[in-house]
Amino acid sequence: TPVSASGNPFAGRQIYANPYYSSEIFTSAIPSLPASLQAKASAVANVGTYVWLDTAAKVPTMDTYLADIAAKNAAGASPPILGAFVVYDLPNRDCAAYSSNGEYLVANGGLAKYYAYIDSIAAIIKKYPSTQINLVIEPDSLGNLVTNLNVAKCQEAQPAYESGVEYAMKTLNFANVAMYLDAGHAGWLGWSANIGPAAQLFARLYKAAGSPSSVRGLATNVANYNAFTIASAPSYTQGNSNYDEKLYIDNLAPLLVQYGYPAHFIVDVSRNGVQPTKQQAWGDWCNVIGTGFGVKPTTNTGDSLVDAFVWVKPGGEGDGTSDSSATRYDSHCGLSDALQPAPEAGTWFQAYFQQLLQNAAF
Ligand SMILES: O=[N+]([O-])c1ccc(O[C@@H]2O[C@H](CO)[C@@H](O[C@@H]3O[C@H](CO)[C@@H](O[C@@H]4O[C@H](CO)[C@@H](O)[C@H](O)[C@H]4O)[C@H](O)[C@H]3O)[C@H](O)[C@H]2O)cc1
Ligand SMILES: [Mg+2]
Repeated sequence: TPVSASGNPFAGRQIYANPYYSSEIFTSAIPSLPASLQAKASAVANVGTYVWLDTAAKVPTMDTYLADIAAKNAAGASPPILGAFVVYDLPNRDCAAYSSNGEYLVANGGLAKYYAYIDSIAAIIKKYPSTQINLVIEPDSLGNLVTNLNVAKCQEAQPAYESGVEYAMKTLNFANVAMYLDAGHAGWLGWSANIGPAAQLFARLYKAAGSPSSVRGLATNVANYNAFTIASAPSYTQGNSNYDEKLYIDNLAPLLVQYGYPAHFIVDVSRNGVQPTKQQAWGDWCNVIGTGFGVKPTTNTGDSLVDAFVWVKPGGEGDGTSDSSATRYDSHCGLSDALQPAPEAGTWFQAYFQQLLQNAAF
């Protein structure tokens, strides 16, 4: 699986449009959409999005999808198809919030279970040596270690997040894999107080893992809404000179070079089609109102540091429940800039999908 001369693992390939997302659209969405949006919805079903492996029980689907990709490629798919997955099951997951708390807890043997989860992913990857597999590693995890060690669940999670991410980098290090660690977004790690410590953390863990060759870089804006470029700083970015993802990336890259981490990026543009957003505060992350699908995935990013614009968060899957009596209720999902009522994180949110369609950038 020759990776292009530039080393960009997206170049000369297309991202797998996984059947799970398209079935959500065809079974849940299209029947209850106005006719005027149905064609656009079926077009979205053909867009390659990341498959979130958010429970150990979902890992076998990776085998199913990779088998389908390998068959399509053997049948002459052009350009060849790559698989895109999110590794997302650390113990004390989403430690500073509630919406996406996962199945494993540090206090309940979670790190050992996480190692087994990573091993199960590696066993599947080994079956498909000629398929390109691009991974986003653990959204929000390292970001929380930079800014939220004051939160008890994050404090408790710190050694497990570090060991878990290190183990993932070492164990998923195959020639046909490209890993991008999650690096939050401009409004999180882009603040001057955070950007240096973030770069140092990425580099420290990368080196501790033995500088694995399949670690390609960082993913930014996962499940967030920032512009890649915007002409003038939106009001909610006040105080942060890195007011869009390009500024964040262009200012983070030299720090990564300084500390010794590969300075290549992908940016999640799945929900950044409307700028500026209607966020009341930049830290509002849950089901933000007024958003739209961003540009469709492409390697035509205009920035040599950025391998691709991608759709990591599948638009239409919620960020968190607005039911204040739910175990995983997070108050961010009850804010005035959060679309309500909203279902549990990761489940189909029809009204949100319709919002994204109506405001799409295409
Ligand atoms: O001007 N100043 O002087 C000054 C000083 C200090 C400042 O502090 C900064 O303020 C920022 C907010 O502006 C904070 O950023 C927010 O941090 C949250 C986590 O705590 C993130 O939430 C996650 O979002 C994920 C999806 O992205 C969800 O999947 C996940 O569940 C969810 O937990 C928000 O995105 C992110 O925007 C920074 O930490 C904080 O350091 C700021 C200014
Ligand atoms: Mg989230």
